[in-house]
Amino acid sequence: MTATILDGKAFAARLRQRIAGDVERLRADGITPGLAVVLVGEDPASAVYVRNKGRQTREVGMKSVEHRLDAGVAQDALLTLIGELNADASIHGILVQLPLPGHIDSAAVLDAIDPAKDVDGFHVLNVGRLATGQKAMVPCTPLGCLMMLRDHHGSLSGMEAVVVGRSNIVGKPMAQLLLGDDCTVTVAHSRTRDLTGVVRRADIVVAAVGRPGMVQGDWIKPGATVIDVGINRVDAGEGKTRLVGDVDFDGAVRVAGAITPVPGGVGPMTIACLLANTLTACCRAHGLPEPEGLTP
Ligand SMILES: Nc1nc2c(c(=O)[nH]1)N[C@@H](CN(C=O)c1ccc(C(=O)N[C@@H](CCC(=O)O)C(=O)O)cc1)CN2
Repeated sequence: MTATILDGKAFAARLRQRIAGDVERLRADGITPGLAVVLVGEDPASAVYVRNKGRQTREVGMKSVEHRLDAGVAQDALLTLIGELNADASIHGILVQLPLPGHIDSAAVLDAIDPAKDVDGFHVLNVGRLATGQKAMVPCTPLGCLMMLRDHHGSLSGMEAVVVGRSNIVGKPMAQLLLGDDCTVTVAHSRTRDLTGVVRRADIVVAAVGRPGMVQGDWIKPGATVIDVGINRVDAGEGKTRLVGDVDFDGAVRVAGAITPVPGGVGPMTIACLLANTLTACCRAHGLPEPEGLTP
């Protein structure tokens, strides 16, 4: 068996096109959704993500604002900037790129963002709302995974899902979203006993541990759907590097029913869902109907 490849790049392109149509209609009514992205420091990967976020925001017709702060910036200065963005009516979404330098209390910064503008869904109020099944801003990567799973399967009801990884950004919100779609959900992690056996019983495996190739092909139940959230840069020899996921793709593709590649799987959906959340936040701010299909 060779798995169906779930093409996140193409899915994200379609989603951006649809968002661009919605933005065009809003702009005709005098409303331009605005997204502010804050980057602290010079982490090269973060700089690329922020650049791509700005470009894609402009491409769908939204207003894009970027704030680049020195790695040594004082936490108070960052909080002041967030306060200004909270008060700016032309900004509907605020995102602080992670990770932040060690001297900054990330939770304090994320919780300073107006929950209505928290397009990352990391504010504790949005975390609580998602966990209790209320209307929330939902973290972009898990939202993208859910969209791809629903697109492939239709209903996820009754499926056995295993999320490997318990981060606040992916693992925990992913588990909440799958629960919301009536899956039976297990959150596994590096200390899980018999991890192989736990993964083997899953109809849906979401791997988000940040360890290259950790989930082996023979851990996968034949026909299962595998969503690989890992983005690991590894040595490819001759001074080059390449991106690999948390799943051993070559092994898993022979067993799974469907699988996301790395690159070109979940990654592109992260930024597309950021744009989706910004559009949703803008509509909510203006008391307009929610755009369909962009929230769980
Ligand atoms: N505030 C946030 N910080 C971070 C988030 C986040 O959602 N919010 N997620 C990640 C990084 N990230 C977005 O910020 C992100 C990661 C990967 C991709 C992506 O498109 N990946 C491509 C490959 C890109 C490459 O060649 O390097 C792919 O998988 O095909 C987009 C966004 C951590 N920080």
